[in-house]
Amino acid sequence: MDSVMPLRTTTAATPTAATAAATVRPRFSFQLLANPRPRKPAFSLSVPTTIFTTHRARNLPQFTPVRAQEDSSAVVSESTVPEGDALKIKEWEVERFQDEIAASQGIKIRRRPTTGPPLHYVGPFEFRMQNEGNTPINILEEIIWYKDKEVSQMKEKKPLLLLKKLLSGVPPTRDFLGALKKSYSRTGLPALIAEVKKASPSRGVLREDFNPVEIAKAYERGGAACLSVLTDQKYFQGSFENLEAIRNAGVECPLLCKEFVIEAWQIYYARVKGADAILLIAAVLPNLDIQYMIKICKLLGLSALVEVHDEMEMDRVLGIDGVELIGINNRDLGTFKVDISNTKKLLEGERGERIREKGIIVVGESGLFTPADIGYVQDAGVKAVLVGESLVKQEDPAKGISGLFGKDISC
Ligand SMILES: O=C(O)c1ccccc1NCC(=O)[C@H](O)[C@H](O)COP(=O)(O)O
Repeated sequence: MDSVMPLRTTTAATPTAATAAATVRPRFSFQLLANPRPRKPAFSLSVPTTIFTTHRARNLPQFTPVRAQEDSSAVVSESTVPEGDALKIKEWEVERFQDEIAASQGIKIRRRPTTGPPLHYVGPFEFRMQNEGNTPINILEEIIWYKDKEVSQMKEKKPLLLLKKLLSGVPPTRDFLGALKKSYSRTGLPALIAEVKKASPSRGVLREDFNPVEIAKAYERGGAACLSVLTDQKYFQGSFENLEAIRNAGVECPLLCKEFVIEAWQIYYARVKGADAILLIAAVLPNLDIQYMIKICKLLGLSALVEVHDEMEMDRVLGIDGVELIGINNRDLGTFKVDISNTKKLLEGERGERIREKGIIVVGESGLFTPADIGYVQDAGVKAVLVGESLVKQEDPAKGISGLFGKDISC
């Protein structure tokens, strides 16, 4: 079958996330490759130019004519696209713009699978997308695609307007960042964010007899400064009910809602469910989204833990206003590889200097099991650590904390 490729493009400047929906639409002309000599322009479609550049390189779908009639040289326009399809095509264009912005910042994770615009007619041709891009590239992308659907459903049940009304009834937040600083000055050791984590994609079920409230209380007894509560159900067997239950059980440690945030709505939801802080993952969120979400966090009295895994993400995040807390994840969320020297690598040289100048608190995350591990990341420059597996697996997680730090850090 013939394939098509762009002959000529006129491009508008790449839009920002905030303006993507309202941006001018570049136009294309296509020609059937079966015809070796350029003929009259065949037809035009309203599609972002960039799709045919980096997205093609990223294995995203390309246009393919599925039924050609005799007169392939006829000039037609998008006005022949039925109205219902036109809206869906526009939505598809905006999504592609968003992916494009993310890709330009080195973000490989796409927000949702590429489905392509709906089947539609363009003059004598009927077009559809080949769904080549609808297999997730790794577990993180799979999680994000599932989250996208989940959040859409949750939003229908609890729209933002309702959440905003509920906000007036929730107790004030506790100072997450303040608790970390206080603990660090008290113990001289990295402040502990102890994670309430039943299972994970990399390790499976970590603890069968999982009682989130009991575990949270044990962590507090053992000297944790703050707690991290996984709320993702499908991949971590967590829940917002766990977060709420811990909050309502009288645990005083500030709580981090460990979620895969892709929309501001989730931040409001977390606040209503008792969170004091929220995780923002740089591998998933473009810079403007992070900046915007940090503002929402401030508005709601929440701290934002912005998580990075490599130098590029760290550099991006250091350029964003308002970042006060950065987590360096030693786990590659795509491959599950854990290497605690990642923390050291990202804090070396000028980067470390910049972080200190900005007064940013750094949290070393994942793969910490021994006092030597804690000492190693402390020497690298962290003032806090986030630990799940090595504590949650202990029969008594409070004693597990003493084991991890090599001493009793409870007051
Ligand atoms: O833990 C995973 O398998 C995982 C997979 C995909 C995305 C995120 C994942 N974990 C989140 C975390 O980074 C950890 O829960 C956290 O840093 C604690 O790590 P650990 O002490 O190694 O349990």
